[in-house]
Amino acid sequence: MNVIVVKNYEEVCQKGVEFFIEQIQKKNNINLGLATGSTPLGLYDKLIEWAQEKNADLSHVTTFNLDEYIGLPKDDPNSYYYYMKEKLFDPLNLSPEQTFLPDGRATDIEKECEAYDQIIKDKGGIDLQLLGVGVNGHIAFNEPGTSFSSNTHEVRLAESTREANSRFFSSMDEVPTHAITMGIGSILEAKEIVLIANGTNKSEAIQQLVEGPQSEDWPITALQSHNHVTVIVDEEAASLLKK
Ligand SMILES: O=P(O)(O)OC[C@H]1O[C@](O)(CO)[C@@H](O)[C@@H]1O
Repeated sequence: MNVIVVKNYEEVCQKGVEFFIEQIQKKNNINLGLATGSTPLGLYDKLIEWAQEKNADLSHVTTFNLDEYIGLPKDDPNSYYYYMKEKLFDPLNLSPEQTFLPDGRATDIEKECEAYDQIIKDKGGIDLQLLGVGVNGHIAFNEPGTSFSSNTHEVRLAESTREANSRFFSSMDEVPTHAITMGIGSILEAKEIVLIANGTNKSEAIQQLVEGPQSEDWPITALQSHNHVTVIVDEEAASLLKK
């Protein structure tokens, strides 16, 4: 595992975006795995800045998101579809044919999960996966206790995750209780993974990832089994690491 410690959030995003730009430029076809939450926003802004400045052709890029709330319509400002469209897909002019998210309004959720894994496989798998991490070590919506071999599946969100994400909703009652998430097994199939984190509230998760034992109590530690992971953190998120 390659651990890069930088000064602050700005540098986390700068370092992170360099991985994406390099791969986008290098490959004829590239499948990117994308994340939501607050952490990726700075990286997305830098990617947009680069694409607009260079007038980059992104017709060879396909994206797959990690997760989506169950029950929110696509036009709900809190759906991850809406977030991605507003924050990245529209500014990059990526078409609906290039961008995939699980459908949280599917009538048969189990079938939707299977279909999502299948489409990723059919398109050749994820080349570069972006990850953030929850305070409790969750990756995507894989909460503590999730099997490291899990495929895309429905989850009941931990109350701590609902609370953390309630900042985006007008009340706690509005925060969905369930979501579809790519499983840890599906995430580990990505050829390369870049995880970004900043702030002291992520320091324990980062410590578990870098120095802890592998345990389902900390989903992030599943990444220890992957041989092409880069962790980019600011000084605060790295503050519990041995010097
Ligand atoms: O980047 P944030 O907002 O701290 O979120 C951290 C994690 O929480 C989630 O948004 C899910 O709650 C993940 O997708 C993300 O990696």
